[in-house]
Amino acid sequence: MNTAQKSLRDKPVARWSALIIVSITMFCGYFFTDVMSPLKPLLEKDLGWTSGDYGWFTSAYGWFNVFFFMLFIGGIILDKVGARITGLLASGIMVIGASLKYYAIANTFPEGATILGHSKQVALAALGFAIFGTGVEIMGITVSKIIVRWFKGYEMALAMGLQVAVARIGTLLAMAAPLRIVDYFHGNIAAPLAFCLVLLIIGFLSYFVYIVMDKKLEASMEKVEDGQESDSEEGFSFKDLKAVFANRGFWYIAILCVLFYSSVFPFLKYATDFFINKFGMAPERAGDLPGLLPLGTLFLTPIFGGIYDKVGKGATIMIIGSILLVLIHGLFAVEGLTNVTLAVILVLLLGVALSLVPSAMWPSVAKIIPEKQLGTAFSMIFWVQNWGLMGVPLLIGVVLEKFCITSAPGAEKVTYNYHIPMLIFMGFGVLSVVFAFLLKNADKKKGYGLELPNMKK
Ligand SMILES: C[C@H](N)C(=O)N[C@@H](CCCCN)C(=O)O
Repeated sequence: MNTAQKSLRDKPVARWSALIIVSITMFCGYFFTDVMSPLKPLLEKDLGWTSGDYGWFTSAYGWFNVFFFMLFIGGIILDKVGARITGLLASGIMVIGASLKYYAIANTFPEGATILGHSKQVALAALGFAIFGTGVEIMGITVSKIIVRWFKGYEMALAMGLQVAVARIGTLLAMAAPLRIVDYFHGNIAAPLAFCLVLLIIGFLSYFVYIVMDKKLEASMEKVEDGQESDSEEGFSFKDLKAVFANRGFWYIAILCVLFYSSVFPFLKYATDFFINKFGMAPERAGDLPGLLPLGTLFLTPIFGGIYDKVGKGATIMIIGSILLVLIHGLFAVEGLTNVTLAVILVLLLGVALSLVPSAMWPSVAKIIPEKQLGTAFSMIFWVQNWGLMGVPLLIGVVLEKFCITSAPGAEKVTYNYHIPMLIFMGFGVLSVVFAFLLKNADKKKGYGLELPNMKK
């Protein structure tokens, strides 16, 4: 290709700059997603929440996505009007939801005021989280499509891996920072939310820079491709939706996605509490341990993404990651294994699993589904995944409250035995292995190319 034929995406500086900008927005979103996780014991002690309240509130992340089909609607909007408007809308929704959640936690409400059987505070925080969850998930599919747009035929898996790695820094901060921020602000439990809200506003503003770049990309593509790229910009149609649904590979990857993430992200919501209860860690330090999980993924996700780009073996990578998950949760479930060093090793290994599967899973979607249906496909996969992100934290909260309390009734501090929740997480791991094998088998039959490299020679 000569210089005159180059579009903006062919310039490495341009495509990596675009990646940096959208990664910042997602980083802020991931920080806010998990910022309450290390605060679970404090919510119970200071604000009188129960594990059931916490599970219900945490599950709110997926409410609108699942029941109001917001991801589906977001995917249609994305394919119809493009990433510029969709991304702006999504990051705006994130800010609105986060503000409501902050308001709920920062204020006290009259005792006895309830909504849907939960205290007004829990209900408002949940509503805010539900709105935020819609924004951050639509942003997620938007960013996925943006990466494909800029990186297809280039370092696509590496770029997706790096974006996820930057997002994981947000998760890492969400694990390690909140209790320290609360301490710094003399026990103010809403302070970490305020800090995060400011970051979200920065993320929202940075998206405007991306909009400018995207406009330039479009102009350069129009000049170069003379209509060729229009295939990717045809927009949503019900024919596309039917085609996505009829694709067996799509279903395997969507089911693997919900199973795999159901045993990782909901685990993170309870991890601090788990390490306090099972490994006897001091509450102020217990958030550091789950913080190790995203730390490992920072480096490994792009490395595994790079391997997939150059060597291939995407389906095999997903099988290995799923098997790891079973071993880790299986060991966490064993009663009596309370050695902190072992916990550190298992968390690091969970980080390896959380690097292996996503680094291969997301770029594989682009191999199974044509580019013009990608917005729809990503949104449907996220929709299936959100059932798990919504249902599993709720399930764990209810199981903890009903079957796992080990302290005497009325005790000042409630303690839990996490054996059953860990077995539940392990069960999801086992099913992930089954679906990873089914995907590999389908790849052999249908020739998606999941075991082949992503990069053009
Ligand atoms: C939670 C969100 N729906 C999700 O699945 N995030 C993935 C990354 C998705 C990237 C798609 N290009 C994650 O592993 O955090």
